Amino acid sequence: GSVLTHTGACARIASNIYSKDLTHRQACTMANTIKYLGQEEAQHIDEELFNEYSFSVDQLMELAGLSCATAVTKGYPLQSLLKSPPRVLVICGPGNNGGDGLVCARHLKLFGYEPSVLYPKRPSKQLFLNLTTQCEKMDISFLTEMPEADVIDEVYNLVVDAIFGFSFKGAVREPFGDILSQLKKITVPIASVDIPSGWDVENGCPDGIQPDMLISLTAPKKAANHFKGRYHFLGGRFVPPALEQKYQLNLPQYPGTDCVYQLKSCYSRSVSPH
Ligand SMILES: NC(=O)C1=CN([C@@H]2O[C@H](COP(=O)(O)OP(=O)(O)OC[C@H]3O[C@@H](n4cnc5c(N)ncnc54)[C@H](O)[C@@H]3O)[C@@H](O)[C@H]2O)[C@@H](O)CC1
Ligand SMILES: [K+]
Repeated sequence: GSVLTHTGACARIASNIYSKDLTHRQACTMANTIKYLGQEEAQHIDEELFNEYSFSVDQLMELAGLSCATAVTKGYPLQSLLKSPPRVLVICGPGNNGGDGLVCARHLKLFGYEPSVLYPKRPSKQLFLNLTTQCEKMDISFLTEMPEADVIDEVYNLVVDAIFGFSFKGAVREPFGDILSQLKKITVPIASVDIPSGWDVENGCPDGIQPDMLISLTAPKKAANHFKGRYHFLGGRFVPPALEQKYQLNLPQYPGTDCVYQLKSCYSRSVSPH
């Protein structure tokens, strides 16, 4: 068929065009395809952004969350939503992925949506307290418990999954096991921030949630190879060129001043995002 995964595209380039000794990374570079990161590599880039490049978490989280809200407006424009008011359920986890979700909720509100947030495990760090206050001050409601799947389908237009990102490991601990099992039953679309929650960061999860949208931040993680939904966006337009070079990320050119790039190359025979 015409559908080619990122890995498939790079493998084809390695085997058809160049010698079979090419590494996946070299093949990606030659094909100008975006590199898909492993868990450790994603964590190294993260550390480098903060320690070497002196970014603060707040800064990057703001851009990441803005990218997610922007991607939602592109995949699910207000005028396309079936339910009024335009309610969106944003589920936030205990780490920085959850922080991205809080920022995303705030921007969604500014964009005219009606987000509600479920934030069951709140870290005590000032950063997260601030993000929570900002949402509350914008009249974003916080739910006290996870709604059942049929209630979600009835009330909300979509769910933003900001539960786990690239630091997820091992078996899912509660209350997130219950939350994910409800999300497996819903029929409204799920937009996952960075990684579909509960998926292994590199190998995915065949019986996990199946988001309709994935917003990869900084660069896609290997799990994105298993993403079957309709919309794959790249967001987090903050990577300094020297860092991009060092890790051979081969990021595409974001259009104009956009903060998201729709990755089509992963799903078509055209492997060049440039
Ligand atoms: N590096 C980057 O470029 C940026 C990353 N950001 C976000 O930060 C995310 C990574 O954040 P973190 O490193 O804080 O980690 P995560 O948000 O991925 O998750 C870590 C949290 O989940 C918990 N957890 C891990 N495995 C679990 C399991 N099996 N069951 C239950 N709980 C579990 C951990 O205890 C920890 O509280 C990225 O995916 C992205 O969304 C953005 O905020 C900003 C820029
Ligand atoms: K997620």
